[in-house]
Formats: sequence, C-alpha cells, structure tokens
Amino acid sequence: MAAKTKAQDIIDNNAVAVFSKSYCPYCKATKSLLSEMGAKAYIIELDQVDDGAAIQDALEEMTHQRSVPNIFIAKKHIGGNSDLQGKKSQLPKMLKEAHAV
Ligand SMILES: N[C@@H](CCC(=O)N[C@@H](CS)C(=O)NCC(=O)O)C(=O)O
Repeated sequence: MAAKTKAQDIIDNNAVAVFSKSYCPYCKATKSLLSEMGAKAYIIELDQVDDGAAIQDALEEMTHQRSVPNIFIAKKHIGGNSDLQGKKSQLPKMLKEAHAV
C-alpha cells in the first residue's frame, strides 16, 4: 500500500491515531496523556516499521507537519504534543465524541 494511502487509512479507521517514534519524549508524553484519559488510540511507531520514513513524508505533505507525534482525533488533525496538551481541558469531550473512550 502506498504510504499516503496507508496514513489516510489509519486516520480514517481509528478514533485516535498517533504517528509516533518509540524514542521520542514528546510522543511518550502524548501516549501517557491519552492513556491517563483512558483513550483507545492506534499508535504507529514510525522508527519501527519499514515504510516509516515514507509515511512521515506523506504526513508532511498532508498536514504540513513533519514532527512526531502527529495526532488525529476523529479524522481531524490536532498537531503535535504541545497542541494536544494545550487542548487538555477539551479532551474528555473530544474523546467521547470520537468514541475513543
Ligand atoms: N513541538 C513538537 C515537538 C516534537 C518534536 O520535536 N519531535 C521530534 C522527535 S522527539 C521530531 O519530530 N524530530 C524530527 C524527526 O523525528 O523526524 C510537539 O510538541 O510535538
């Protein structure tokens, strides 16, 4: 599957999608926050899959964001960890509406 199609497929089929890298501290903070909130999230570690670099390129093209984590809730691009942390007070409602909790 082409990387762009794969990225879009992950975004479309998961209430919460996190494109992450296993060693990235910002990604760890995002995963911790989502876990604390009890959210079911699809997490792909781009440094641990063969097509990770191609998926990162595709995400940059789609969102104009190259950094990880690259986060989507209900198919909507949220941004990175700082964007997610900044939405902390809205998250319970957003996650509920996305059927992620
Ligand atoms: N402000 C960003 C910082 C994210 C960041 O700097 N991520 C690093 C990895 S820890 C990154 O994407 N580096 C480029 C790369 O891995 O290609 C956020 O809050 O998500």
